[in-house]
Amino acid sequence: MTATLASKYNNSCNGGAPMVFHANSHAWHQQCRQADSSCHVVELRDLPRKVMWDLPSFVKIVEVGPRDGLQNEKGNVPTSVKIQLIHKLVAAGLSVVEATSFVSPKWVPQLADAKEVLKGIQQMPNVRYPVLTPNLRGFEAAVAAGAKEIAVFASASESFSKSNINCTIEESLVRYRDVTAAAKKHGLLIRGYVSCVIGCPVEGAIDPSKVAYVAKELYNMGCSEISLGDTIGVGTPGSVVAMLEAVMSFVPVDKIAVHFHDTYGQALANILVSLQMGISIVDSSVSGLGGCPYAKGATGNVATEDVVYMLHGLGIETNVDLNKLMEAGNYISKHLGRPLGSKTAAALRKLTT
Ligand SMILES: CC(C)(COP(=O)([O-])OP(=O)([O-])OC[C@H]1O[C@@H](n2cnc3c(N)ncnc32)[C@H](O)[C@@H]1OP(=O)([O-])[O-])[C@@H](O)C(=O)NCCC(=O)NCCSC(=O)C[C@@](C)(O)CC(=O)[O-]
Repeated sequence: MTATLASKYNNSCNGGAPMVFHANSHAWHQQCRQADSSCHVVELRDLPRKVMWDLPSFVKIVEVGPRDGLQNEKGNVPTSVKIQLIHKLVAAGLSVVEATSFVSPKWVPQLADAKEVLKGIQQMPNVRYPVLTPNLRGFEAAVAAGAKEIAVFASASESFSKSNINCTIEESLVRYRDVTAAAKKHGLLIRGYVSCVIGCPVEGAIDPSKVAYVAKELYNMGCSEISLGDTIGVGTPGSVVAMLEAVMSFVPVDKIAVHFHDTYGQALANILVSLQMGISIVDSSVSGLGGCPYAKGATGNVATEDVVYMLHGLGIETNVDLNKLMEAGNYISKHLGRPLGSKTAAALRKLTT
């Protein structure tokens, strides 16, 4: 990406000035540190509180590798491998594992075995296995295969909406009102995604107000969790704070999840700043699998192993066993014939071999 294009995303809304957090007012302000000398005066004894202010004690990880990861694979991944992967992820302690998508096999042939995957997994109590459903047809197929939770996926970018689900944002919202109404009738949980929350491969930077609008619509139609996807991974903590602030005006913070792709190596920093803003649900993908077939340049999601390593380092509980998680990452990486996509897993492997 050229410097010009990079600066298009690294916006920002505040003329490049850093976001400054005022612990006392619990509010985020965009202002220039140079202009406010009080911001320089940070008592050393206050530093831990200021830096780690109000981090959650528990973070729920939503593992999206079997869906977001495997939807992007060129080679065919056998159904049995997908099922084994899901079982291993659950055995590692993950309580939400997105299993597959009931989308058109013409659009995403990698997940054409959605029914077999969902029927093939041994669903454990207290574990959620959401599946993506782009329309009523997908919803009905998902329910018939035993889905108890579905996810609808809209976009904050018109161009991406067109290329990903072949309709405008408004058309998608109309469609999702039908899907969510049907899901509520069946007593299913509903997750709502908003893609391109920071930038779009075609349109460049996306205004936070557009993200907030789509998030609000999905929330109002009954999505119990709104996952905000930085689909092409261009966000930095600066742009993420502005986007979250806009969404938090309409969606309660405990209903918001963050979903970062790590294209620019910013995902962990973006997660940390999200936690500082009160978010406690994080999507990630084992071994950093992922990308979107309809978002040019999008690379993998942030690796679950790296997220868990960071969270445990911060003293935050996840209920995830890092060793077992790395076994799952090793399993799928071996199957795909590629190196481990998690820095944590690669580093720990070096130490033990
Ligand atoms: C939405 C459609 C279906 C519209 O696709 P379309 O071509 O506009 O719809 P259509 O109604 O004309 O259907 C085309 C064909 O697909 C069939 N069809 C139609 N619906 C289904 C269905 N549910 N299941 C199975 N088959 C279906 C339908 O029957 C027909 O078959 P034909 O008559 O030609 O043989 C299509 O665009 C689609 O499936 N898109 C999904 C693309 C996708 O999965 N992208 C990746 C998702 S990742 C993402 O969005 C980002 C996220 C969530 O990860 C977060 C982030 O990182 O930002």
